[in-house]
Amino acid sequence: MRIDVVTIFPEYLDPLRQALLGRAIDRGLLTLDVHDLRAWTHDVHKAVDDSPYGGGPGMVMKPQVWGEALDELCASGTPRLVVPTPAGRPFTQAVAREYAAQPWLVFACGRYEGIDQRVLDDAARRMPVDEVSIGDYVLVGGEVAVMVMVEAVARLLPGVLGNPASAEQDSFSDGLLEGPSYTRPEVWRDLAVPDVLRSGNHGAIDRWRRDQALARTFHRRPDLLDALPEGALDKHDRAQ
Ligand SMILES: Nc1c(O)cccc1[N+](=O)[O-]
Repeated sequence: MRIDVVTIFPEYLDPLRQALLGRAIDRGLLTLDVHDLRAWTHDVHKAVDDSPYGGGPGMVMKPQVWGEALDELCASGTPRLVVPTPAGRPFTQAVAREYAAQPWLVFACGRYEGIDQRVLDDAARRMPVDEVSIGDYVLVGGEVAVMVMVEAVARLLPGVLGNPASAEQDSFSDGLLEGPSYTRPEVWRDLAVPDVLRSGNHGAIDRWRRDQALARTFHRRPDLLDALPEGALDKHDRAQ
């Protein structure tokens, strides 16, 4: 997978080159190129924004600069352009899986009040454009959202996780929240590990974990239960 990121703060994306993702990049499992949007400016101030038509607070990112950047970066093919924005569709594990199947993603990091809409409308003439949101809160720009999305996508790529089963068993993979986890010691500050987890009875362990996931999802994210496909809950699940 090829990933390009366009931003006015390239160094913001440096953490993506650390740890697991950094090793995956070093092993050639994905490529990550981060581009400074100001490289496509032509004025001494390297201006990337201007005041909004219709008035209002803040500034809007200029279409000319973005247009030149995307023309050059996307000249050799048809990537999916991903634009993090609070006005986007929710970024979920399902979307992460969708993106992990793409050969090439280009992320456009907006700042200020966002990117002139015509940039997205023009890009949509020649590539798929996706406006996505990582959550209903206000950030200063798209860079943090891109880091979230790149990590969620990259960990799904073959060979990135040491144990591929991890990706199948983590939260949301079966539509439910993950239940609690425990490790040694058996008792810590008078709190004991649930007996079933030390029983060696894997059927009972699997059942307990499923019940914990169902209970946690019911109490914290009942919306996820409503979104489960028909038949996802068996008779035992429904009896919980
Ligand atoms: N929420 C937000 C924002 O305020 C700015 C850029 C991107 C996002 N987002 O992806 O959720």
